[in-house]
Parts: sequence; C-alpha cells; structure tokens
Amino acid sequence: MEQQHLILTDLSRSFGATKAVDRVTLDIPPGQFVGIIGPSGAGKSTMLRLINRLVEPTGGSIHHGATDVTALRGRALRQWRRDCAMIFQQFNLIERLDVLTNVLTGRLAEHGFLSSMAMRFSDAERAMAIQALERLDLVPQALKRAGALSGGQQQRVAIAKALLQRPRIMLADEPIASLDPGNATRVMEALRSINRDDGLTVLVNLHTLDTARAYCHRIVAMRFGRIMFDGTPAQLTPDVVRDIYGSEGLAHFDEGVTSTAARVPALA
Ligand SMILES: Nc1ncnc2c1ncn2[C@@H]1O[C@H](COP(=O)(O)OP(=O)(O)OP(=O)(O)O)[C@@H](O)[C@H]1O
Repeated sequence: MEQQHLILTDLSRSFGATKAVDRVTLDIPPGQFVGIIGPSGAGKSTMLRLINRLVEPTGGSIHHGATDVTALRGRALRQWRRDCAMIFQQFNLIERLDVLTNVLTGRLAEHGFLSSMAMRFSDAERAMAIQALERLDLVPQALKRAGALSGGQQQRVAIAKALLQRPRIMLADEPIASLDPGNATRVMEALRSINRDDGLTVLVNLHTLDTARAYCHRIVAMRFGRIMFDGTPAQLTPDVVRDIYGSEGLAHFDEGVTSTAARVPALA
C-alpha cells in the first residue's frame, strides 16, 4: 500500500498565456524528501496545488500507484486530499481558537456536517492531537490562542494539524519563508522527523538553496514552469545554479557550493 509512487506525466497548467507548469514529468518514490526550488513565478506553488487538486491541470496526468488522481471526484477526491496534507507559508490556522482545537480541526474531514459544526471530537481524537503536540514540542502551548504564538510555533501547529489527517504525503508550500532562521530550522526538523519516522513523502517548496541542500534527498529546480534540474544536493553545482536562476540570480549567491540564504529575485 505504502509502496506507491507519485507520478506526474507531462503535467501542465496554464493561466491565460502563462504556462505556470509546463509538461512536468516526475516519479517520486514513497518516503522521499523532495525540495522544489526556483525563482519566483517558476511554478512551484502551482505544482503542489495541482498535486492535491486545489488547481486543475490543463494537460497531463498525476498517478499515485494505479490511481489516476486527475480523474478523482467526490468522496475519492476528498480521500486524496486527506492523503496529501498541505501546509502553507501563512499557516492557515484559526487564530482565535486554542492550539489544541486547531490541531483537532485536522480531523474535521472525517466528520459529518453536524459534528463538524459542533466541533465535537472523540477521546481518541484528542489523544491523537496531544500526541502530535508532544512530537512537535507544543504541549505547553496547547490551551493558548493560536494567534498568540510565534510564527514558528504556528507553523508547527499547522504540521500537527496536518498529521491528524493521517496523510501519506506532506506538501509544504514555502513553510519557512516568513520565519526567522531558528524557527525555520525547527520547522524543517519537524518535517524531517515525520519523513524519517513515519515514512511520509515530503514535497517542500523552498526559497533557500542551503535549506534544500541540508534536508532534501532530492532537489527539483523549476524555471518558467519547467524542470531545469532533478538530482541530489551534491549534483547541484554552481553551474547548475546559474542555469536555474540566471546570472542575475547567481549574483546573490556566495560562489561557494554551500551558498545561500538570499531570496532569489523574480526573473522576467
Ligand atoms: N490563479 C492564478 N491566476 C493567474 N496566474 C497565476 C495564478 N496562479 C499562478 N499564476 C501564475 O503562474 C506562474 C507560476 O506561479 P507560482 O505561484 O506557481 O510560482 P512560484 O514558483 O510558486 O512562485 P513564488 O516563489 O513567487 O511563490 C506565475 O507567472 C503566476 O503569476
């Protein structure tokens, strides 16, 4: 069951004349930690949204094992969205609710309409939520208002909430872009732990090459909607980086192979 590859074949999405994702083909084995890098507007976000069907493709296909993800409808589509949890740069928590309740909302997809409205959760679900908070070092914050937490803590709450879906794939769209380095490290460590300990496949969009190098088994670089590079961190040499970001982008990098925390500017 867990041995299913996620396979994108000629996956495309246009917005008017813009080819946001342009014939992307990727085979992602289960349990891989994949970093997606590339300049602003390269199509990274659209690709993750295509995978969990927040955005519909204009061409190509997505398969998970034998399942044609692009054809899923109704209940099967809802199940797919549970299988691939998504976390966002802006956390997407309900700030006025406490942390524990926010984490429990990760279970709402399993509930009927009425019990969702009443936010009624079982003891087993509460135990799951507390276990997730323990893993993410957030038990002391459990009864605090989510909006009162630091950005890094809020992102860890978002990860705990995502874990309550019991996903098989974790999609993370620039999860550390608005965090300071210390909090960014804790969030990346949390993603690494669920990848290693739970065997979840992780696909994470990143703006910083050094983070991608430090955490990912595989780096996929996009530009103009296309894949420019697909390989290991060691294969991502300065020449390859120049191809991905162009010479303008490269000027922001330390020429050493272990560059850089600089955000790469948009390339026209
Ligand atoms: N809903 C939309 N409507 C119109 N154009 C869109 C939409 N979503 C994305 N695009 C365009 O598609 C292209 C790819 O955008 P996308 O957000 O996927 O890139 P990205 O690599 O994630 O960029 P960033 O790093 O800045 O988030 C861009 O040109 C963007 O303007």
